[in-house]
Amino acid sequence: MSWASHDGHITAAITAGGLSSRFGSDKALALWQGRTLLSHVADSLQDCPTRLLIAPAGKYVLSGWEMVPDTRPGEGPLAGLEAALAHTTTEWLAFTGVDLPGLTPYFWAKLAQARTPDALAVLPLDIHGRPQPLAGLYRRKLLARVTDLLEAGERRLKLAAPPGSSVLVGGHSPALRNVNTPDDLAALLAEGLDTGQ
Ligand SMILES: Nc1nc2c(ncn2[C@@H]2O[C@H](COP(=O)(O)OP(=O)(O)OP(=O)(O)O)[C@@H](O)[C@H]2O)c(=O)[nH]1
Ligand SMILES: [Mg+2]
Repeated sequence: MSWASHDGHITAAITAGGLSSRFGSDKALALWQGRTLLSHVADSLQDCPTRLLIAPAGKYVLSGWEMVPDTRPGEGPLAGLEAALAHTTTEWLAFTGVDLPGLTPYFWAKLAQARTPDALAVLPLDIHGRPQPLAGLYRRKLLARVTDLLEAGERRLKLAAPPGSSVLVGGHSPALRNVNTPDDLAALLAEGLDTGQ
């Protein structure tokens, strides 16, 4: 049994409605190891029976992924999370962005294993020991909280997970390499990447 179907299915969502303004061209389609960053991320979540791509209609073609438009276009990844949670029918959502190409099924399995009955979110710790909210598991019942945050004018994704109800998982920072600029990608290409598995 795969990580995504143990203890009830997990729905996958990639939020992909950004403008890549720092990167200068659509970073989802940038190449690393011969494939787009988006396809690396998508492959890490291939075990999830339902897979959602939160992006404007027609922006990407990704086989096996359901296109879900933003409810608040251009309002950032917190709004992407809202759209994803609203389309999720399973208890848990695996949520991420287009620009973390080091993610693997092993990474997601470790987050899934860390869930507790009371947890509302499971987030990995980055290289600085901070929770990375762009590669986490979120419980569906967080939808109301996320909507309240957005309605209050909040746009920070890190506020989606309530600190007291979040499980934090260390040991996976190499999988969290984030590509925001052409220099980030150049560094990745130069270094290679060891994600542990
Ligand atoms: N659905 C959706 N996703 C978004 C939106 N804005 C950003 N994202 C996604 O959120 C993730 C992380 O965002 P950023 O790293 O800031 O990406 P970005 O906004 O495209 O890049 P910058 O313009 O350089 O900030 C990426 O996967 C983006 O595609 C949005 O308005 N809607
Ligand atoms: Mg942005």
